[in-house]
Formats: sequence, C-alpha cells, structure tokens
Amino acid sequence: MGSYANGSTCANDDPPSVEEVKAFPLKTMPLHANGWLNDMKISSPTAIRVNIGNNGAFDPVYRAWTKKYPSALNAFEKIVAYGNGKKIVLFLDYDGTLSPIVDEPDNAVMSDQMREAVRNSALHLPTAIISGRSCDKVFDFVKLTELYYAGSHGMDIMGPVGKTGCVTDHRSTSYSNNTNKEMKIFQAASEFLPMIDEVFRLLVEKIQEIDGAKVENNKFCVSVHYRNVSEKDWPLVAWCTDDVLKAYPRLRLSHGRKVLEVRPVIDWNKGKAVEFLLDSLGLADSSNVLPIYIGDDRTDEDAFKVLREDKRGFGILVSSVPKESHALYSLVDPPEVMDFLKRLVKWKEQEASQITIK
Ligand SMILES: O=P(O)(O)OC[C@H]1O[C@H](O[C@H]2O[C@H](CO)[C@@H](O)[C@H](O)[C@H]2O)[C@H](O)[C@@H](O)[C@@H]1O
Repeated sequence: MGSYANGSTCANDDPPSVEEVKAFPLKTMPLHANGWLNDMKISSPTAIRVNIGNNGAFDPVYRAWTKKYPSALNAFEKIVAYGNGKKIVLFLDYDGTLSPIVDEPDNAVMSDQMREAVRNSALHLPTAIISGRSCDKVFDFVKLTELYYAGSHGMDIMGPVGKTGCVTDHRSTSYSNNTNKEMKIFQAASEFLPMIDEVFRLLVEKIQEIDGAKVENNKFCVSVHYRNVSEKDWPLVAWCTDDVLKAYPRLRLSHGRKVLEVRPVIDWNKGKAVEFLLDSLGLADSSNVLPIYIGDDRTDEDAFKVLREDKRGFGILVSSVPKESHALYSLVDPPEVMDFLKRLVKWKEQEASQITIK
C-alpha cells in the first residue's frame, strides 16, 4: 500500500490515470515524488539574474557571496601559487561550464573559441571532461582527441592505461585510439545497460504526453528534462518518472538543472571518476599534483567534495546566482571559464620560458 501527498493511502498498486494526475497532480502524487517536486524547485531556481557585470561588482548579494567563494579570476595569482612546483590537472564539466545552458539539449554546442581554449589547456596540462551526457555525445560536441572523457556522470571513462588496479577489472577494456596511444574504457555500471535502455523506452512513452518534456538516453543514465515544461506540469513529470522508477529499486534519482537524472544505485559518481582518472594518469600523489575541477551543477559537488575533503585540490563553481557549494572559488559563466583557461595557459607558457632561460 502506498501513501499519497494528501495523507491518503492507495488500496492497491494501480497508479492513477494520467487524466487524474493532470486534474489533481499533488493529491495523486506519492510522498517521495512530492519530495522530488521540492527538489525540482530548489535545484532549478528561476535565474534571478543579478547585475553581474564586472564580477558581480554591482550586486550586493552576489558580492557578499563571492566573499565566501572568491572569483577564480580575481584569485588567479593565489591559485597558481598553490600550483607552484606541482602538476596541475584540469577537470571540466560540459553543460553550463563549457557551453551555455540552452532550452534544447541537442543545441548545447561549444563555441570555437572555447574549443581552442580547452585544446590549448590540454596541450599544457592533463585535461579531462566529466559530464552527465554519454561519452559519445560529449565527444561529438567537444571534438578534441587531446583530452580524457568521462560520460554518464563518470560511469563511462575513456582514459589512458595507467597504474590503477582497475586495468584488470572485468569492466575495463583496452584499445588504441587514432593517436596510437593505448587507452582504456572503464564502465563502472556496465551491467545496467539493458535496464537503462528499458527505462529509457518506458519514460519516453510516459513522458511524451507532457508538453515540453524530453527524455535523453545518456547510456548509463537517463535524463528527464523539464526546462520547457510549464511549472504547473512539474508534478506530472515527477509523478510519471516515479511511476516508472518504482519497479526499478536498483535505479535512483538525482537532480540537475531542470533535469531529473535517473542512474544506477552504485557507489560511483563524478568524484570517483576524478579519483580514478588521477590514479590512471599516475597523478594520485597529492604532494606534487594539484587537481582543479570546474563545474556548475549539483552532480559536480561530488567532485568538489573529494578534492576539498582530502585537501588535494579544489573546485570552482560556475554560477551567476549565489548558492552553497563544496567548491572553493567561483566563476560567473562559460565566458569567464574561457578567460580562466586562457590565463592558465599563459601562466604555464611563462613558467616554461622561465625554466628555459634558467
Ligand atoms: O554534467 P554536465 O555536462 O553538466 O551534464 C548535465 C546535463 O546537461 C544537459 O542538460 C543541461 O543542459 C541542457 C543544455 O544547455 C539544458 O537544456 C538542460 O536543462 C540542462 O539540465 C544534458 O542534456 C543532460 O543529459 C546532462 O545530464
């Protein structure tokens, strides 16, 4: 017997019809789906676009927030001072970090200038992209072979063959890419593939009745987008997703920017992917390595946390609205991310020329 948001219980497991849900969305919603609705509202604040100009200089609320999360551009000298004598490793999220947030997920293209900035970073520093999208999709957007990629929130990693014990893990396979470097694919959730495909199909069927909703297959995760859904229908998105997921206890839900992320219940996330890549690259020794992770989303917090807890590196949160984070620094938006990458490259080049002169 289930319980509903209005305190009543349902006598059998038959869910209400979509018409009933449309008529009384909150009344017919199971309690946990009602909890999701709160999270949907919290994780998708209507961007009260503050007057950010000049690093928030004009907006008192944002300015106060940057006291806790200083701008990584303003604190650049301090950041590179931490990196002095250490190898900096760069981890970048994709959506909202390298590309602007747009209404249609398939249109989230990266500008050529940003691609160039990322390519230059990768030529100077080990650089990886860690995204909620599938590896293939994020590679189609980024189109750079100089990087390492982790898709599906870190559950699908294309990286170098390194020291890690996971090389012998049954979930990893080695191959040679077109640069003839030996690479490996590590898929922490490989056994979930058929289940994710099934859930994707069920969600598409269910969600198609909701105006503006979209379901995206990200290989080891499924994204249910509600950015283009009228807020009055958000309960319906939560209810439909819950109705599918209740038959899959091995899947769970996390929240992103106007998106519900369906993913396997395994102890793996973007933070684990960062640790895995550092290990694969032979850069797990925190005494001479400084990992920096730049991201904008709730799922990036797992990576910020790993770096912060071990004091081995730090996160930079990309946000134009004040929010709590495990990151140490902030940047307003993707153009500021691009400036930061360019400055890092410049600093690296200066460092290299000084070494040559000596
Ligand atoms: O980890 P990320 O690279 O940040 O990926 C997270 C999700 O990003 C995408 O959705 C978000 O960006 C879309 C395009 O700007 C936007 O329309 C959507 O509302 C955002 O949630 C992507 O489509 C998802 O699959 C990723 O999981």
